[in-house]
Amino acid sequence: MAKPVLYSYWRSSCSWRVRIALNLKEIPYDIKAVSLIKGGGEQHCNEYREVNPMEQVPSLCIDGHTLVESLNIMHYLEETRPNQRPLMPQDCFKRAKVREICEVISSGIQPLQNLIVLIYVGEEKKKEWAQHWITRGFRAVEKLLSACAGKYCVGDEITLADCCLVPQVFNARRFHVDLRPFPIILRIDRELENHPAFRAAHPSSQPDCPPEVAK
Ligand SMILES: O=C(O)/C=C\C(=O)CC(=O)CC(=O)O
Repeated sequence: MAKPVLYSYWRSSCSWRVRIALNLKEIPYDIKAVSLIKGGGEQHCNEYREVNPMEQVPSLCIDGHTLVESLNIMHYLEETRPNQRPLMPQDCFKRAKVREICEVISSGIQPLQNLIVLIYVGEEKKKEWAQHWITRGFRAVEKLLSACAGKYCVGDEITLADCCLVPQVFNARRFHVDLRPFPIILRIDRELENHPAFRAAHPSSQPDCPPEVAK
């Protein structure tokens, strides 16, 4: 079977979620970089629209299939490779808590910082806009975590919720959100920042990261 190919953009938090999951599960993959900014965005070209009709990253070619939408991709990886470092708990209630945090971030927070949304909001208002929605969403995430977090988002094992949280914290910092009201979020982010799977997935470690940004 061909090596999986991830269509990814270095700074896209949704691509980053999938990179973390692939790394944690130790699934080797190649990256095809899709620049969201070059020439108005390579995600809008005809060739890529065939891969992903939403004209977004990520997309993953794996097991002879092409899949889109980051959470869907992560659940596919989990269902097809349940024993390679499980990223969902066994317990049904804990599974629901993982999905809850994933949903709040992936549906309730992140889409509001998508490039198409920020372009629509406009250069002048985009920082305030992003701060507003991330702060509102993080209030909910912090409250949910106060009931289910252990060392990580849900208990003491890394789950898909952590794959969603860390990139969203990066986005929050990018828009200069005041994170002091969110001590649990900050603690979990700190816990994971040096984890090898998270480090390797970081924007600054990506092949398409501009050299002036890469550390
Ligand atoms: O400014 C750019 O370089 C272009 C697009 C992105 O980074 C993507 C996002 O910020 C949305 C996201 O993934 O949360």
